[in-house]
Amino acid sequence: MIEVEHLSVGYDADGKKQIALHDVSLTVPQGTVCAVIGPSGCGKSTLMKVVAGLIKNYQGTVRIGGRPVNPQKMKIGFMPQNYGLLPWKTVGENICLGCRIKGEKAKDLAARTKALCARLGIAGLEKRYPHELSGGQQQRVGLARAFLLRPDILLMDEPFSALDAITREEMQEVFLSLWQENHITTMLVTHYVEEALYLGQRIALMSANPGFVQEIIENPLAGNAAERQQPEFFAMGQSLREKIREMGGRS
Ligand SMILES: Nc1ncnc2c1ncn2[C@@H]1O[C@H](COP(=O)(O)OP(=O)(O)OP(=O)(O)O)[C@@H](O)[C@H]1O
Repeated sequence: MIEVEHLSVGYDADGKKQIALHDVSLTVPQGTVCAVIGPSGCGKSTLMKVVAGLIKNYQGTVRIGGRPVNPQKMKIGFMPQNYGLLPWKTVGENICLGCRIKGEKAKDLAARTKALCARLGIAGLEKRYPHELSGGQQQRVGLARAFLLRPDILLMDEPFSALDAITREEMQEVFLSLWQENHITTMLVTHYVEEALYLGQRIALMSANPGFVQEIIENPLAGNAAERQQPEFFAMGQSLREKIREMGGRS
């Protein structure tokens, strides 16, 4: 479970303090996906970086499984906006990176890596470097790395945003099928309303300037492909879009 209570974060910019998040409270129950959606600049990435333990200077409380965030002791799978692949490491090395940092041996990871690559459609690319892959393939490598780690929590910052609509839907399916095996507690930032509705059992709607959680929406439609074509899904999407527009954002 991820618990964020009264979180405020400011940046020093242009010689003054700029507040990025103000009094944000949000809980992601164990084994669920929470989609975070809101206008550009409302602090979604900042929130992810705090939960990932990358930003330490904040006010409020952030806990993972009831304990303060500690990336050294916890397994935190983080897929940042640019997928976080190291350009000087091969695909295979990138996939194993998180596990290797946690002390797992390369030979113990081989079979699982191979199975994940096959599952994600990137088998045979293990010896290439990230710049030799398409954007979609890089995202698959990022997903493989995140799931190989078997993390305590998974944080994904706009994981499918650079993809065309068809590939994005394919990747959402791949993510869901992997997620359904492990039910990793996941926080997923997106600016696609349909993605939030399809993947998030809970949707946190954020508003900007400074960012705070405007509304938490429980979403019974998540994870069910058949629901995607139902009038209820469209109606909920329409309502979410309306709310985001009212806050001055685009969706
Ligand atoms: N390192 C930084 N220094 C100063 N200000 C920053 C820094 N990082 C982010 N900000 C500011 O904090 C606010 C929140 O940024 P953040 O990237 O968290 O928003 P976001 O919701 O993820 O945006 P987007 O949807 O465009 O990716 C913005 O006003 C941004 O300009």
